[in-house]
Amino acid sequence: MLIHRTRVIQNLLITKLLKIPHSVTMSFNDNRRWVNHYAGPETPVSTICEQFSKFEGGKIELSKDDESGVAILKINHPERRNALSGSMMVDLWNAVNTLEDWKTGKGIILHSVGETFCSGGDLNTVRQISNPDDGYKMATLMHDTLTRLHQLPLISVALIQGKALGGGAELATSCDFRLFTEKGEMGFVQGRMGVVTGWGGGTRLVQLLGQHQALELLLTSRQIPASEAVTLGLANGITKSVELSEAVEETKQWLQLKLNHAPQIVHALKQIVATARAVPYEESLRNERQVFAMLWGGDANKKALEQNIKHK
Ligand SMILES: CCCC(=O)SCCNC(=O)CCNC(=O)[C@H](O)C(C)(C)COP(=O)(O)OP(=O)(O)OC[C@H]1O[C@@H](n2cnc3c(N)ncnc32)[C@H](O)[C@@H]1OP(=O)(O)O
Repeated sequence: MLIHRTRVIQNLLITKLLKIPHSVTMSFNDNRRWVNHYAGPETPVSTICEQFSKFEGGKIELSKDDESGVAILKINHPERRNALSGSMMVDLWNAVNTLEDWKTGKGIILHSVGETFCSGGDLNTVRQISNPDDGYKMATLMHDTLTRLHQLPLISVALIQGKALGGGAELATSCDFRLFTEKGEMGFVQGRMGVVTGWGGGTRLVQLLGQHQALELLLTSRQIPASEAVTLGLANGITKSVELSEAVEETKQWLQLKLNHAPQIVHALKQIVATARAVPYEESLRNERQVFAMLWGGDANKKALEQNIKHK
């Protein structure tokens, strides 16, 4: 009790002495290390959207093709090298809301225009929200959006046709797959900018590559070319085409090969994988048997049994 009280007083004094804003707490944690952590208010995402839609510039455009079941999410802000402004973060949040309701869809291609995939947060927006409270709001909005994009029952692929830097690299990790053109590069440059990953990319990078590779890429901020991205498992392939419209077509064909099953099977398989990467083992198994039971003996299953299919 006495130790706890001493620690609270110690923490208060340190916070005051170092003139740290009230929403940032410095404390001595149980591993006996000083840690800085945010302890400010939680803001509803809809309120953050209202605030962030005022930081204008560029667009994120969504188009859904019901015939193929593939939607295109296009990052369109070439004059700022496809950096995400506040209003584009809100566009993306709205696009994910729409995709969550797309029952007949199967896939998504995320790509951008011009020669850069995405140069991260729009520095014009960033300069206007450069304090812990607004930083926490941006991270809250982007965590909500990119987690839901990652967990959609649709199969997503990002086409990296140029540099994906900082938040741009984080955005790319929220897709199930990444295809690079020969000019594609990915760099977690946040450390060089005096920050860390703010859009959930640190967590997803550990899931994708394991802690050692993730730590190495985050610590060095080095830019990974296409060939190395494949070796590391960050990219799932390199397109033959470098030209953007041809690379988008190639990505569509690459994705279509994975979307031959009926939408409910694609959705169910994605749900199993998305759940497995997000929850503990036993919980994931429970989800898997629940998803399985819904399809077992269903119309598609009965039809397949009647056809006496041989998998030769
Ligand atoms: C949690 C998220 C945290 C983050 O995202 S941290 C990472 C922030 N991103 C950056 O620091 C990227 C900085 N930019 C660059 O390194 C280079 O501009 C980049 C992307 C390699 C492109 O190089 P180049 O093709 O040679 O083009 P350039 O440098 O002449 O830029 C053309 C115009 O675009 C602008 N621009 C580039 N990246 C931007 C950004 N992130 N936000 C706002 N504006 C950006 C750049 O200022 C320039 O504008 P202007 O034509 O001089 O008015």
